[in-house]
Amino acid sequence: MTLEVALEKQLGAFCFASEFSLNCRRVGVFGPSGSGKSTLMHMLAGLLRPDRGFIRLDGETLFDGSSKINHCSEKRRIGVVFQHAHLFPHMGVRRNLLYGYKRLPARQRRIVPQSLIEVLNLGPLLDRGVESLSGGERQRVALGRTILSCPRLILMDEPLSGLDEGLKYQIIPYLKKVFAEFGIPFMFISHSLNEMRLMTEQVLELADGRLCSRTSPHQLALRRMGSAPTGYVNLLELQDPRPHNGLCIYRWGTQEFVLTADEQESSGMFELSSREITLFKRHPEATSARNMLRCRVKKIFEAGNRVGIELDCGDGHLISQVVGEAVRDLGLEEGGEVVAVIKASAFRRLY
Ligand SMILES: Nc1ncnc2c1ncn2[C@@H]1O[C@H](COP(=O)(O)OP(=O)(O)OP(=O)(O)O)[C@@H](O)[C@H]1O
Repeated sequence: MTLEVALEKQLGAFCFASEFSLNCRRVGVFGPSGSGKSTLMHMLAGLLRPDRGFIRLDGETLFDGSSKINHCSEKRRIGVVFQHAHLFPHMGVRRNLLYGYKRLPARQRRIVPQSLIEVLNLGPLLDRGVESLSGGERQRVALGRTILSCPRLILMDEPLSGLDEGLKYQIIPYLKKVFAEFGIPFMFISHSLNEMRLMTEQVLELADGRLCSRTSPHQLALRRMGSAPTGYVNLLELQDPRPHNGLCIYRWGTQEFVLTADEQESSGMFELSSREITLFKRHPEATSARNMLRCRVKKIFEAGNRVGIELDCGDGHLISQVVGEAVRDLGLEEGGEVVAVIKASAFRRLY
């Protein structure tokens, strides 16, 4: 997807004025409340008319203030998924799902409904009324309905923020699978750094209606590490669990981690805070922590009033944080060896 945007819009005292061009499929829009994220989405979708500027999607002009082009939202073929699924209450799940699809000209029907139903696991819900669905199920139906209308771009305005923590992370694998399978580009608004990192490859950061940075989600997380109470969150895909003395061993590349057993005991995505990784100069003789990894210090960097340490663990990288005094006491230097010690209880399953 190529998206070229230069837009201005005055809303009361708030002024949106940003321009950017993108050439990637998974874009995040990040910024504090009131920074203009929804305003941008509404202008892209054709729900709010900009005062000036242009929007070009894959070379086609959707809006141009100077030449008075302003395609209506249907003609733009941009799908929108909102925070709360707006399903038609008088229709069942099946009719909701196929609503946009049935109205498409045959040549635009690129997605086979049955394959989408399988990816989103909607089969068991098809004959249900929408009132009986949980928040997560409603969001899956709303997403499915939008995807079946075969848009050129999908805008998601905080699609997970109406869901509780557990449910939110259950939806992410569906989202990832569906976008990988059907290859539709998307823009994803969220306040959550974890969501940005799990979903997107590039992030536009807004502040006060201006684009203040354009970065990778990993760099954004590193930059905010010093001010975040959780430090940096390492996201680890752990696989092939096997029980071990009341604990559970997971594979991380060629390394292994011992975790406290959880109900699920299946491969999945886990978070590990940079604060939970203790560094030792040499292998400790005895410790209650179950994980000791020999690593190389790749990078030492400032992170607020702490120091961030990027560790090269062979197959993957971890970020740890220490205080400045520890860097001196341990004699930490880039290229040097350290042992990272992590408790079995420090890992938290996301999904
Ligand atoms: N119709 C309007 N009239 C006046 N001000 C408006 C109008 N619509 C939005 N605003 C203001 O524009 C600013 C940007 O709003 P917007 O909804 O785009 O922010 P946001 O970044 O999406 O915030 P949030 O994360 O809270 O959803 C806010 O200060 C909002 O109050």
